[in-house]
Amino acid sequence: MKTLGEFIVEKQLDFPDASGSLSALLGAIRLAAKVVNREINKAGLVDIIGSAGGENVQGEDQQKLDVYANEKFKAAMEARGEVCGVASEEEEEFIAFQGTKSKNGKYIMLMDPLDGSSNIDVNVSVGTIFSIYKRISPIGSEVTLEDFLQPGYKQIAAGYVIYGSSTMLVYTTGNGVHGFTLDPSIGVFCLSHQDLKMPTQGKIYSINEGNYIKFPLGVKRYLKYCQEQVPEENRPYTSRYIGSLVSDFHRNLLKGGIYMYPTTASAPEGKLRLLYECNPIAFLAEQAGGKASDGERRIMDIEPTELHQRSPYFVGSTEMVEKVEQFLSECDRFEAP
Ligand SMILES: O=P(O)(O)OC[C@H]1O[C@](O)(COP(=O)(O)O)[C@@H](O)[C@@H]1O
Ligand SMILES: [Mg+2]
Ligand SMILES: [Mg+2]
Repeated sequence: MKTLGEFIVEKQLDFPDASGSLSALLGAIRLAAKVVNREINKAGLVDIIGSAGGENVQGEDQQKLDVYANEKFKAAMEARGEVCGVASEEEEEFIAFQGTKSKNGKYIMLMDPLDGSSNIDVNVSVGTIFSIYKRISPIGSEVTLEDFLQPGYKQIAAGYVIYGSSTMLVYTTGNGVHGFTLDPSIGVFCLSHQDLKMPTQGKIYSINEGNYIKFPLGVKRYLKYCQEQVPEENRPYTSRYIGSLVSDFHRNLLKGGIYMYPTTASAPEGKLRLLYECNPIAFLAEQAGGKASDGERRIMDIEPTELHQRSPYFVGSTEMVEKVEQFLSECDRFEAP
């Protein structure tokens, strides 16, 4: 059995001139994940459920666990000193760490500290998503917004923690996707899913069909296609929607499938945030042989302009994402379904 710590060090050897700072950063994420996991596991017994009483920059009601996870991951990053700044779903502006070691940190991190907030109170699996870049600004200088507005293909590392029936940490540094399961009896993440590959075709689709009326025409046609009786093509597909991006993506990564959050009436730009939801999950998807787009463009090629910008999102098995892109490109969104 190999632990995450051992795996990180082993993989560092692949880079002869590595300084060890990325390994240390991943170690800090591992620690914060355990601390947040401990709190989630006893949610309902301690005062960690429900609203924190404030709103985040997205206008969403901040949950106590959103705030708790945000504080724990921020603190772990600042303490380790490899990261010079953090941007988070729960913070309007990016945070530039002021400590001497942090100021000389090579990396920046973007995060969704608690993904699937609507599921916290009902004991359904939630997650944490992280994305790591090399800073653009000179080492030792002030961190800038440009450090955070980098296109997804420049990510150095990305991953998520899923707090579910078991707790897992899944990440990539551009050399495949690897999954580690937390063994609660020893408090250690152990390698359980090495080199994950997403099936190129699956039979699961994940979308909030409650928004159907306002979906783009191409998406409506794709849903019809998914539900048609064509046994020789494994259709109809099965609908599964947990309502936590991390959990829906994780299932589709293992079994094959597609997650979609298109534009809707209440989300004309899409709902998911490009920098700390779409890009990190896209990096994982592509590293596992899958695909991620906004319906037309490769998500990781999009040049970001704002910290909290949103995007329509289609991610999963390559053939399924290409199919919905095809329907979207064929349709004038105002044509009848
Ligand atoms: O309730 P909806 O509109 O279907 O949205 C669910 C989606 O929104 C999210 O909860 C957004 O993430 P946060 O919970 O981090 O804000 C995704 O995890 C999920 O896939
Ligand atoms: Mg989220
Ligand atoms: Mg969140």
